[in-house]
Amino acid sequence: MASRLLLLEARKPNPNPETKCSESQGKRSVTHLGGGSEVIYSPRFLSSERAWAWFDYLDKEIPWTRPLIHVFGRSYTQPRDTCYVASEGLTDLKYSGYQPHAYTWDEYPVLRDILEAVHEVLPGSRFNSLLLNRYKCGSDYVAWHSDNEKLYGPTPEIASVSFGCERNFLLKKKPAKKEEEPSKKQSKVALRNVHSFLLKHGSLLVMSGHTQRDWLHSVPKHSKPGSVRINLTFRQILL
Ligand SMILES: O=C(O)CCC(=O)C(=O)O
Ligand SMILES: [Fe+2]
Repeated sequence: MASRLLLLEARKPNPNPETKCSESQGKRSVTHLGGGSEVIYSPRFLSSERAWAWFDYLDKEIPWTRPLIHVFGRSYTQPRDTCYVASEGLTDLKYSGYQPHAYTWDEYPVLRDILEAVHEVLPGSRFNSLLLNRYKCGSDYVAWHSDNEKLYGPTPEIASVSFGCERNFLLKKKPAKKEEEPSKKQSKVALRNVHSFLLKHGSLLVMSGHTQRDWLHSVPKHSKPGSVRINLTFRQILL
């Protein structure tokens, strides 16, 4: 799987070859989670400058909403802003009892540029939908979940690009089915099995293989007030 994910930094004409590729020096890490699940993290996918230009566009131009969602029979206001973009003719996305309106790529052409930058570093990928999230401050979050909707198929590749305030992204293994209450020792082991990535401005994180089937991920609340963070997750809806 790793060989398929030929991760390069987003290419941009370099005006000064003497200072060659300072933006491509960020180390890429590949985390094998076991059982055919894998995460690749590239902290400097985009130059800071390019990422701030896109941040400003996204913050101002995207029609952000904070929808009502339904989880375990209760209604909540989603604890972050959201928006959804998809190619035409695809199955509608629905999560937590909420079906977002699908905007088109033509309405927000910059999103196509970002998509192109992602496609460039993930050869063979064909993302056709995008979920956008805006965390206005440290108390905005996304709870533990997996993006295992049927419309993405059994082994979805999800590419996540982050802008603005750095936040922690956590991954933990889903509990085995019919498991009894974990013992204290097991809980300690479970804690050790949480993987944490500090998602930097302009970074790219890719989840692939069985990550959505076997693992949960979250962006927890942060104790400091923090500032705005925008995250884009590109996905492929299978036809
Ligand atoms: O904000 C992030 O880094 C993750 C967002 C996420 O998990 C999602 O949109 O499904
Ligand atoms: Fe997610």
